Amino acid sequence: MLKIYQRRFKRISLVTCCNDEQCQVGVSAATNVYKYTGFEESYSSMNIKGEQCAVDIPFANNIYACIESKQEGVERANVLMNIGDDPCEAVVTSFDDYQLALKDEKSKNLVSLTKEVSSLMLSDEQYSDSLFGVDIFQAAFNDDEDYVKERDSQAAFSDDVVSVKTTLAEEARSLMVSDERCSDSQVAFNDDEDCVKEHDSLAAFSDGEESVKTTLAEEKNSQVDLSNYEVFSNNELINDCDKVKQIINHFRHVYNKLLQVKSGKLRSGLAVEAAIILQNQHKWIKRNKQFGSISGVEIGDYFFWRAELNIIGLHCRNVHGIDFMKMDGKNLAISVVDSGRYDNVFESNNEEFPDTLVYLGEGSNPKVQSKKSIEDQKLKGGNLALKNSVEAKNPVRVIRKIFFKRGKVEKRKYIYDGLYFVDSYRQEIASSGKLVFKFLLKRIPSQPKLDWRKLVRELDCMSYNFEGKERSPICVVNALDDEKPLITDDISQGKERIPIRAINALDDEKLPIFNYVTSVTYPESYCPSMINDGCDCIDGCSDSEDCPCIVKNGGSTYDYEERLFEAKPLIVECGPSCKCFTSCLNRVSQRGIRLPLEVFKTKAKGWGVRSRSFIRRGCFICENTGEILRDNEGEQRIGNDEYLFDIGVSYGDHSLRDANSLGSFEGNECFTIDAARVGNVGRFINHSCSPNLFPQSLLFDHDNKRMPHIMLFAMEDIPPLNELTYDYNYEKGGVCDANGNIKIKHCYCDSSDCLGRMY
Ligand SMILES: C[S@@+](CC[C@H](N)C(=O)[O-])C[C@H]1O[C@@H](n2cnc3c(N)ncnc32)[C@H](O)[C@@H]1O
Repeated sequence: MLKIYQRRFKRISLVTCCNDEQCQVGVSAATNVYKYTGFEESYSSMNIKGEQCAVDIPFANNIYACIESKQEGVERANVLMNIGDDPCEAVVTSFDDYQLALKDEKSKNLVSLTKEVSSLMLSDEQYSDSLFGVDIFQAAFNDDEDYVKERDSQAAFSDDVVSVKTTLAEEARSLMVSDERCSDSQVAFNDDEDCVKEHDSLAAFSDGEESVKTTLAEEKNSQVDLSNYEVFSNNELINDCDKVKQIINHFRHVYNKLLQVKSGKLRSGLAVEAAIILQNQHKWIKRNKQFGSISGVEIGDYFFWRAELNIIGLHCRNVHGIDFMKMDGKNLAISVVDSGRYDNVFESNNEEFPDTLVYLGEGSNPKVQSKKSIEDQKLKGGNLALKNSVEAKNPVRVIRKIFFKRGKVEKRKYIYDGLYFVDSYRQEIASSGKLVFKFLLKRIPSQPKLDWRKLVRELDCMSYNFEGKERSPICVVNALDDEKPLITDDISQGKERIPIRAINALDDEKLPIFNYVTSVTYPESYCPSMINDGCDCIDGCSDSEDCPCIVKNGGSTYDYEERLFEAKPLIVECGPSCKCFTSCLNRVSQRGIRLPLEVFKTKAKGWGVRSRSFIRRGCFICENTGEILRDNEGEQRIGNDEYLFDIGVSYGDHSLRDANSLGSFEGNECFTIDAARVGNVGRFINHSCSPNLFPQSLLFDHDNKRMPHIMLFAMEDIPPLNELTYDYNYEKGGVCDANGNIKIKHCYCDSSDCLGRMY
C-alpha cells in the first residue's frame, strides 16, 4: 500500500538521546514508546533493541508511538507526534524510509516514497489517525490473550464501550502501557457503579440532560462485544474527518427517522435511542480514551447532541461532565463538558478568546434538581482526576455547550473548544453552604483560536426571522478561514439575511454581472393572483388536524428543526393571507437563506456553490429565483440558455403534475425560470448525476400550480464545503440549437453514475 496522505507538509524530526548521544533515531528500532506529556518538554522512554532508553524531546507537546514487530528483521513503526505545533503521523517500515520521509521537506504533494513505506500521514489539520489506529489496534487485539479472556468474561468491563473495553488498544496507541489493564477496568467499573447510584439523584452529574435513558444506554453499551467492531482498515484510507462526519450523518439520519415515528417522545431520549441503534450496528467510532485532540475533530466543530460526543469518542461519558482515564496508577482528566448546569466561568483578558475556565467539581449541584440533600463535593471520580491533572499537566479537551433561543424553544450546541491544562484547584464554600471544588483550566496556547464573538455573531445574523426575533440553529464549522482569495464578501449586497461570499482560488476570473433578486419576478402580463384565504392558527401551525394549510400537505411537512420530512409533488406553505406568525413552522422556505453559502470557482464547471457549515438532510438551501418566462420565451433565449429552469419537469422522483388537489392550473402554458439576468445564489448551483439537493415545487403567496416557487432542499446530510448540486434532469438528445440540431453538453460532475453527458 503506497498511499501517502499529506495535507500540509511540516518538518518532523525525532531527536532522542541514545547512549548519551543526541541523535536522530529511527523509531523502527524501538519496541515500545511510552508517552509522557509536558508542555515544554516531553520525555519518552523507549526500548531500543531491548534496552530501555530515555528520550528527551524538547518542545514536543505530545508523542504517541507504538511499534510492533511483524517479523524478524522487519520493524514497523507507527508514530504520531506533535513537535512544536505540528501534529504528524507516520507509518513506516524501515528506518531509511522514515528518514527519507522526514527529509522530504520540499515535497508539497507526496504520492509515494518507496514500496516499503506503507504510509505517511502528516497533517496540521489533524486529519490523520485512521491507519495508525487500525494497524495498532488489530495487532494489539490479536496479540493479547489476556485481554480476550477478560473480554469474554465481560465482568471486568462496564465503562463506556469504546473506552475501558479497549484498554488494550489504548496501550497500543501508547497512551497508556501498563500491566494493570484488568485493574484499570475494574476501577472504571466501580466508578460507574457509583455513577449509577448517584444518577438517581441527578446531583452527581455535571450534565444530566440525557438522564435515565443515558444510564440505560451506558448499561447497554457495556454489553457490546468489541470483537464485532467495524475496523476501518481498507486501503482507501478514509481520513478521520470524513469518518467523523459519516458517523454523525448516520446518527442524525437515524435520529430523524426516530423523530418521524415517535414525535411525542423527548428528543434527548431519541438521541440516546439513536446512539444505541448505532452502537448495535457497530457504527460508533472505534476509539480509545485518550489524551489530547481527537483526530477528525477540529476546534470549532459543533455537535447537536451529547450522544454525538460519545459516538465519536470526544467525550466518552454520557452524563458526567468529567471524563478520565488511568495513567501510571492515577486517574487523569481527559475531557470536560461545560454544560451550563454548573456555575463554570470562562474568563479572559481578551473577551474574544476566552483562555481560562473555572470549572466546578462534580456532585452536589443545587442547580440540578436533587432528591438528595446537598453535601460537600467529594474528592473522587472526576474531581480527583482533575486534581491529579494539576500535577500531570496533561491536556484536557474542553467542550462547551452554548445556548440560544429559537422562538420560545431553547436550542443548544456543543462546541469543541480545544485543549486546556488544569493549572490549579481550590475548595470554596458555595452559596449552598457546602464545599465545592473549583478547577482552573488554562487553554494551551498555539492552538487555533475560536472566535466566539464571530461565532455568536454568525449565529445571530443567520437566525433572525422577519421580525428580528426568532433564531435558528446554525453554526459554522471552521468559521475561521480568512486566507481564501475573496472576490466579494456578499454577492447579494445585503439583500439576503446572511452574506454570501464568493471566492476564486483557481484563477483571476470575476463573477459575472447579474441583478441579485431574492424572489422570482413575474412579468405584469401574467402575474399570478394572490391567495386570499388562509389559516387562522395561533399555535405555529403545529397541529396537523386544525391547520388547513398543513391538511393540504397531508400532514406536517417540516420537523421541529425546520427540515423537510420528504419531497412531495407540491407543498403548500402558509402565506400572506394566513393569520399565523411568520415564525410558523409551515413557512420555512420563506424565511430565506440561513446557511453560510459560498460561491466558488470549480475546476471544470465554472462557478459552483457550497456551504461552510454542515447541512442536515431536509434543510432548506435557497429558492431558485429569476425571471418567470413562458416556455416559448425561454426557447427564444437559445444561445443564452445556461440559466433556464423548466418548471413542471419531473425533477427526481416527484412530479408537479401529480399534485392534482393542490392549487389551480391557470391557463395551459408552461413556464421557465431564467436566472441569466436576474437571479440569486441558486443560479450558480451546478448539475450532478448524483446530486445532494432536490428542487421542490412550493406555493405560498399564489396558488397557480403552473408557476410554483422552486425551492432547493438537501437530499442528504452534506459536510461543509461539499459542492451543492441538483439533477438538471435534461433529456439526453432532447436539447436542440436554433437550427434544430441536437446539442451535446458534457457533464463533469465526476460521480460514478455520470453518463458523461448533461444533454
Ligand atoms: C445554472 S449554471 C450553473 C453555474 C455555472 N457553473 C456558472 O459558472 O455560472 C449552468 C451551467 O453550468 C455548467 N454546468 C453545470 N453543471 C455542470 C456539469 N455537471 N458539468 C459541466 N458543466 C456544468 C454548464 O455550463 C451549465 O450550462
